[in-house]
Amino acid sequence: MLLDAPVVPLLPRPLILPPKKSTPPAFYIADAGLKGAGLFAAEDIPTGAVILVDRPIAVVPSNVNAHWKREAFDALLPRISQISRETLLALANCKPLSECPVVEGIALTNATGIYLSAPPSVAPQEYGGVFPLVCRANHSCGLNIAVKWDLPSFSVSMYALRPFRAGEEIYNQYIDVLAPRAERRAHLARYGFVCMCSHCDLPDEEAVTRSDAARAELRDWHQLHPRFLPWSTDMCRADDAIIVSNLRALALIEQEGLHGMRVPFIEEIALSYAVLGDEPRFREWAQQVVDFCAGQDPERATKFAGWIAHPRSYKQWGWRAKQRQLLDKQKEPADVDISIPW
Ligand SMILES: C[S@@+](CC[C@H](N)C(=O)[O-])C[C@H]1O[C@@H](n2cnc3c(N)ncnc32)[C@H](O)[C@@H]1O
Repeated sequence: MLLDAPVVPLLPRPLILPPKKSTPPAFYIADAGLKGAGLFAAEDIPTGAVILVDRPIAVVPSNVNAHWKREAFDALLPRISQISRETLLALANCKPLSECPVVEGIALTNATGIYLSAPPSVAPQEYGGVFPLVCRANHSCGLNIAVKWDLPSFSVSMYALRPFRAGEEIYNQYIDVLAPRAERRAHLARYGFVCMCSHCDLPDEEAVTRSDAARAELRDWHQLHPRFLPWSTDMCRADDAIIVSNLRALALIEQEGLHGMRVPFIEEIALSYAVLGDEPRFREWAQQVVDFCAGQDPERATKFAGWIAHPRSYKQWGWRAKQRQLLDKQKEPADVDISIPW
């Protein structure tokens, strides 16, 4: 490990716990054409499933000066086992030797952000983990997996954000995928490639403008669209304001392949139906939250599963339906409709 020396004694002990197992292996590594090697689904994988669990071969501190880093990289190879050395050296390197030595190039090509905290006094610090399996996933500007770091087991878990068919390539996300295509491409130049994923390789400028606009709208969503909490107690808003708005978000997410962004929108639709007291639709949408979060966010999945079992235990269950009935009873014939349609 290339851990900064002062941090090591502060790390919690015992640090290394057995990683969680994913059985049977749901992936394989194979040739991905011009992208080099890639990660592929070995079987059909459902949304929310753990695809793999991986431990770093090396951990690279960020924010150290280049001189220190180079010395540390030079010292790494003789200090790791032969199998780790072979695995590390087999990883991709997008940096020419004229720019930096091999191990540093491999770390710069592959390192993924992880957090190490050294209690009691040191706040979590960002490091780069070089992972033998996760690092084989190529980049796509669509989001079809999530990677979650777990410090106690010193491992990352990779989750499916949408169903995979056997043989389909599994992609990671190296950069902010809500940025416009030109910005994303400039960013990815640091990995030495022009992104030709299906979300970048578009037929014409019109398609690029449409995609950029969709991503910009998703990025600024909460400045542009109604929010769930104020809506839930504001009877001047249309009853379906959040549902209509979030269905639009889900359509944009589908269009751009940004599956990882779905949960908060699905969750708000489910809760909107709860506030409206619509039990069948609440169950349908809440079940989607449960399916999506079972692996990567079990707490949220359990909370929604509880509400599916007992919908009325949701504290605002049917609040708007009751208010609407009261308002209807008091309603005088009105000349104008004062509800705001957004
Ligand atoms: C972290 S590695 C990914 C695995 C790598 N393909 C391998 O053979 O081990 C990053 C490198 O993969 C290639 N790569 C990843 N995503 C790509 C994409 N969308 N288009 C082209 N090349 C890509 C680039 O060479 C990049 O520097």
